[in-house]
Amino acid sequence: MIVRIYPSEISGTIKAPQSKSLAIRLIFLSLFTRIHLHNLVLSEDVIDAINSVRALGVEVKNNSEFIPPEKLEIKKKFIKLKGSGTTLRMLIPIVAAIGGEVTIDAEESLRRRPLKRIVEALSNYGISFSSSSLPLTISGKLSSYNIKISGDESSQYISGLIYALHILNGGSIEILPPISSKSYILLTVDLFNRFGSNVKFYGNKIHINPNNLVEFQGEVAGDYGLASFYALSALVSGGRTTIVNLWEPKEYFGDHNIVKIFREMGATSEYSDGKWYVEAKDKYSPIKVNIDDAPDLAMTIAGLAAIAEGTSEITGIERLRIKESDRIESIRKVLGLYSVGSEVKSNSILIFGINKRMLSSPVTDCLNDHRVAMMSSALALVNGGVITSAECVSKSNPNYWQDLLSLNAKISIE
Ligand SMILES: O=C(O)C1=C[C@@H](OP(=O)(O)O)[C@@H](O)[C@H](O)C1
Ligand SMILES: C=C(OP(=O)(O)O)C(=O)O
Repeated sequence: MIVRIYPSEISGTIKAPQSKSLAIRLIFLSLFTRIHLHNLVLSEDVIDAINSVRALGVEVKNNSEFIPPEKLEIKKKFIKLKGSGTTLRMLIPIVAAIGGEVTIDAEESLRRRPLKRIVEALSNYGISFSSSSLPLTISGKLSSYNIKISGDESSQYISGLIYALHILNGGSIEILPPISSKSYILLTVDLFNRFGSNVKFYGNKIHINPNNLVEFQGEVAGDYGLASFYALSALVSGGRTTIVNLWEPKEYFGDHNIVKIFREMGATSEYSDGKWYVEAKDKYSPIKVNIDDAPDLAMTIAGLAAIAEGTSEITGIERLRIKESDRIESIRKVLGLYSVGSEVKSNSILIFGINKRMLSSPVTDCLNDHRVAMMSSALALVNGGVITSAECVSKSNPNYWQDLLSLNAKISIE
């Protein structure tokens, strides 16, 4: 798919894209309780999660009702995923807790992503792995309820271990610091507690004392990270938008902090009562921000930094190299295509903002990374641009291009 973008000003109200992080977590909760998701958006990552729970015996009706099995067991010996890191990295400890043998594989971009820390951790507790990246076969059954794991690679393992220890009726996790992407661990802890469990996260320890989980019926809440590209589009294009269906920002640093970050950069950016309102200004200030707790924000922040008056610095970026693409390189590449300079230091990237009139109108390939297409499409609203392989947005938000159209972006889709 090729999307051509013409100079346009974003305006209007839009519903925030459903959070795939929440959707995947809710789908995995159907290992324990009935989950009925209304109007579930079938992004590729969500489909990966659905296929995973099916392989573990969950009954799935109309891709919306998820009914737990009488007894959790591995029903399929081979699980093929597409590209969801969250699904894969949560599935591995879950499979280890159920016990048995399963082979997992996925498409190329997920095959390239590391699994080192979970392989290393679970190998200490009775689990064998045929390899430390996909495709791999896992066999055995988790032999301890107190798990130690390094927190420096991905939080997704720790979210998965919280599920695993619910399967085993309780236990603890010790995270060897640093604790990366902490906001996503908090999301998992919060969700289990809201469903009636008892999960405590103090310092670097998580204690799990499971209770029966309540059932759920409803729609998956909106996602700040995915919504942030609509906000970015409004800010770079001189427009405004209201994004609805978002939850009250939490006190910890997470994707919701983008509301504040855009405000600190000089935009009008306010949250009130489920709605996030942004309005463009003539000038934006550069920012210095550490994104390690919420790494998916890097590309959105880089997008506004591209037209800020001065040099921005995004720190805590090391792990961006192990996302769908090497996102340090991808950010540099997209910025370069629009004639914006950048420099990578050991754990940070400097972005030298330019006057937006000077942005080029390039062709960007999505590099197999949905967020590359989203970042580039926002910048293209200024002087135009083309995105190739534009269907890559379906990993997280298949409605992305239609949503931009409904926000008055002038785009053609071929
Ligand atoms: O748990 C989650 O839903 C996610 C955790 C983060 O990954 P890491 O913990 O690997 O940084 C984030 O980048 C990803 O998009 C979603
Ligand atoms: C990194 C991402 O997702 P995942 O790790 O789940 O593939 C993302 O959506 O940017």
